[in-house]
Amino acid sequence: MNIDVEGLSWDVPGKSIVRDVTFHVGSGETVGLIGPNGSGKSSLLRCVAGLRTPTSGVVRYDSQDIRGWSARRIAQQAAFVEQSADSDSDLRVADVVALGRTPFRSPWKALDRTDQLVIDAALERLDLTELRSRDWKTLSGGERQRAHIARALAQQSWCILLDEPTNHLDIRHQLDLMDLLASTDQTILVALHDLSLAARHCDRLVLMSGGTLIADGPPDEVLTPERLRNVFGVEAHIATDPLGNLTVAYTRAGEAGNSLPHRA
Ligand SMILES: Nc1ncnc2c1ncn2[C@@H]1O[C@H](COP(=O)(O)OP(=O)(O)OP(=O)(O)O)[C@@H](O)[C@H]1O
Repeated sequence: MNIDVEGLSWDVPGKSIVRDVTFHVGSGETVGLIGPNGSGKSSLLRCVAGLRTPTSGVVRYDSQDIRGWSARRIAQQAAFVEQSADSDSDLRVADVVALGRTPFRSPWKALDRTDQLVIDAALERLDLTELRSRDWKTLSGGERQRAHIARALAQQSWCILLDEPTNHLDIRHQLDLMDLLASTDQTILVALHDLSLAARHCDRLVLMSGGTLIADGPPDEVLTPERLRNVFGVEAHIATDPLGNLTVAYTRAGEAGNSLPHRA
């Protein structure tokens, strides 16, 4: 499924949060949304997920304007993994993942064999099979985050929108998730803070700052020291590691050479 965002703006009273943003996500592409805190990534993702109505501009799924679509119709096309993994419920892990099947079922119908197979596969992909019967309340932050991602996989939508899905994950689960997103033929739009992870696993990056789109292109074109200085206020050291992956290390602007760089 293609996603087109055209001239999208979203305002709250007295403040413009997202301003005139236009970009395209091609079918099967993995596009990373990057930018500083407060640059508008979550707000933009929520508009793309149909959870916010843009003040102006349009979101299209496969050339169709989604304005006015029901939540169910949107959910059949796009799954959304929100930023916070905190939610309280009396459900078990498998029940939470089963919620991903909701857009395809009548509410009164029991899960059928296909639903069960899809749920089992999603649990397996997110390394959660052993936790399937655990009470949701007993899970760690990273386990909850993986369960939310498994729910999105179980939704079997054409597209998955994810808001900082790695923020609670340990480094191996971060790599597993990014490999999964990069390898699926679903269309992926994912907000990330880890620039090396974004560079390594995304086909393209969309860089936001102050609610506007600053750059859109392949990681090695978007991630330039000058842009990262202007947008994040850091001195970036961009290199290729022995495995051929782009890595971004950084120091605060003005400190280059004074201390060891931090890995992004
Ligand atoms: N409903 C709202 N009312 C007022 N301001 C809002 C509202 N929603 C978002 N904002 C503001 O809009 C700006 C962009 O927020 P948003 O959550 O989209 O940023 P972000 O790029 O996702 O940030 P982060 O990296 O911290 O998650 C922030 O300054 C935020 O405080």
